Amino acid sequence: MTHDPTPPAFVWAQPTDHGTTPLKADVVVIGAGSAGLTAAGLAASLGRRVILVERDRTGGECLFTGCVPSKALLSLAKRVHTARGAAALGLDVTGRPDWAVVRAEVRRVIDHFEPVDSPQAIAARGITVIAGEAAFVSPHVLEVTHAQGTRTVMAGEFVLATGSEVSVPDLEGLRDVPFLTHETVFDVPERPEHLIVLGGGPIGGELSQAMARLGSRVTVVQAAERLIPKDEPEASRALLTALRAEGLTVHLGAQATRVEPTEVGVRLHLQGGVAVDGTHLLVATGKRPRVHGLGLDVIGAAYNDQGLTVTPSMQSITCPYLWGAGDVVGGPMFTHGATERGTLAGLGSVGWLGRAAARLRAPAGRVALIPWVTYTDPEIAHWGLTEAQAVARYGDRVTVVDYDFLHLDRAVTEGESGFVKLVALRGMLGSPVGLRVVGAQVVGSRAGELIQGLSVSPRLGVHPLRVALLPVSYPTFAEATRQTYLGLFTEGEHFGKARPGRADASV
Ligand SMILES: Cc1cc2nc3c(=O)[nH]c(=O)nc-3n(C[C@H](O)[C@H](O)[C@H](O)COP(=O)(O)OP(=O)(O)OC[C@H]3O[C@@H](n4cnc5c(N)ncnc54)[C@H](O)[C@@H]3O)c2cc1C
Ligand SMILES: NC(=O)c1ccc[n+]([C@@H]2O[C@H](COP(=O)([O-])OP(=O)(O)OC[C@H]3O[C@@H](n4cnc5c(N)ncnc54)[C@H](O)[C@@H]3O)[C@@H](O)[C@H]2O)c1
Repeated sequence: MTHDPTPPAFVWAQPTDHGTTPLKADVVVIGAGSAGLTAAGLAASLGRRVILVERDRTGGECLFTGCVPSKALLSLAKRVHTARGAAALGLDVTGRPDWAVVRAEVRRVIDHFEPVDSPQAIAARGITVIAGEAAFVSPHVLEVTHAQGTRTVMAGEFVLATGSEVSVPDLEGLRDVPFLTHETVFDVPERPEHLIVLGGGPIGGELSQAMARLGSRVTVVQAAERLIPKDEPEASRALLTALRAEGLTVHLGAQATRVEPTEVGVRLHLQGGVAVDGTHLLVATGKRPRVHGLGLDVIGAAYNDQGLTVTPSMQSITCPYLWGAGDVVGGPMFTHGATERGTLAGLGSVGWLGRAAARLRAPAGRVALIPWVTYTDPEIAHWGLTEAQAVARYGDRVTVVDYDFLHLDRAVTEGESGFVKLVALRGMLGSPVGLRVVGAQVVGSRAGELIQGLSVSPRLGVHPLRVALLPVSYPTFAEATRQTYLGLFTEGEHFGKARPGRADASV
């Protein structure tokens, strides 16, 4: 999976022209990841002349170093884990998978998608693709720097979709040891014998479990008191239990103080005198928007450590011809959030009608209203407010339904455990009038599929009673949605049980 760092020709799929004439377009998009590709494709399909500038590979993080390789790795890891679990059926599966095969398989999955986002495919959509590093040099003017030269690019509107970069902690000694990030971990030539994972968020959670199942010894060092702390505490506990049961060592509330090289790898010192020796160190301590070195000050575009500052429809609050899309505007960083923001930015960049459409769409598309999924085993999915957040905001109006997969026939037949937690606001005088769902958490098999149905009612403004009364095929996991919603209205053996929201639900 080694990535050839040589960038492709200056202008792809164009008669190569290294002249000095500025290139002109209606819309210039900077960054060809999920957000930039969406914005560029939309603007081009609406008849605009679009230039897309990319300094590395078209396709972005999701394809090469994010969702795609991580989900491929997790899938391979699950296959290995399931095979080992067959001992209970009398089958004897031992050993570690061939690392070269694992890497090749991950590469095969990337290769499957790569042509869709290739420069040739983008050019076929009528977009001019330019290779190089873009930075604003004056209003409406970009300079694109490439090994073959520098080119000026001008346009009426610009979309900034430069993504995010790993937030490397200021840890003594870290710059002096080799360490992995999500940009390099999928390229490791040998299986890490003992991988130390610094950070217990979605990247740390997913990759630590995948690597352990694929034969590495793994130690997770998490600064927060729990794993994946943006999810409900019950979800964090379920993940912790699963990881420890699979033999991973997990340090919670652990402050790394120093790291040093050793003969075989690295030694990570933790506060309290504990030291962890590993062969490899993976830094997964968060990501921050990529806003520096882009000349944003030159064009007066406001930004801070949280990203480019934009309106809900993704227009820069201080530079009217600049639109932001994807991780660079901060907030939750997900591919579906990047494409949603890319849609808004693409619409906004095409003129007043597009701007009006973006404003109309913005509230429904707010990234805060989009569910997220952590693809560990158990799978963990979340939408909206946690119980503690809801109680802090709405007090004793909060009611919570807890539903256990023990009541879900399909889960029982498949030997799967899990649960749903639905956070809602009571209706007036305990009636269904005004009752609404404000959050949901699922842990267990198909959590990522279930969260979609569980969040449809509040996202589309459909009353929860309509979801509760909708017949669902038997026996499916989707029955969990109906049975949890029924718990809001009635008590039954197979329904979720409603209880008042708890202020201390954050622990
Ligand atoms: C390990 C991992 C797993 C993940 N799994 C999931 C998942 O399962 N589901 C999910 O929804 N999200 C997942 N994510 C998050 C997801 O990958 C990102 O939110 C998404 O890819 C962001 O898209 P983007 O277009 O904003 O940025 P990117 O895809 O990073 O695109 C930005 C592009 O801009 C280019 N660029 C930067 N600066 C310049 C410049 N000056 N000039 C020209 N080009 C420039 C970069 O080279 C890059 O190609 C995962 C992330 C990681 C790291
Ligand atoms: N399935 C998915 O959708 C998916 C998967 C992976 C990543 N992502 C996205 O990518 C982004 C980055 O993921 P992430 O997990 O790196 O970020 P994160 O910010 O969600 O988690 C980082 C974790 O590292 C911990 N941490 C921070 N500094 C530390 C230190 N010095 N020592 C030990 N622990 C420390 C924090 O407590 C935090 O829980 C996130 O926005 C995430 O949503 C999404």
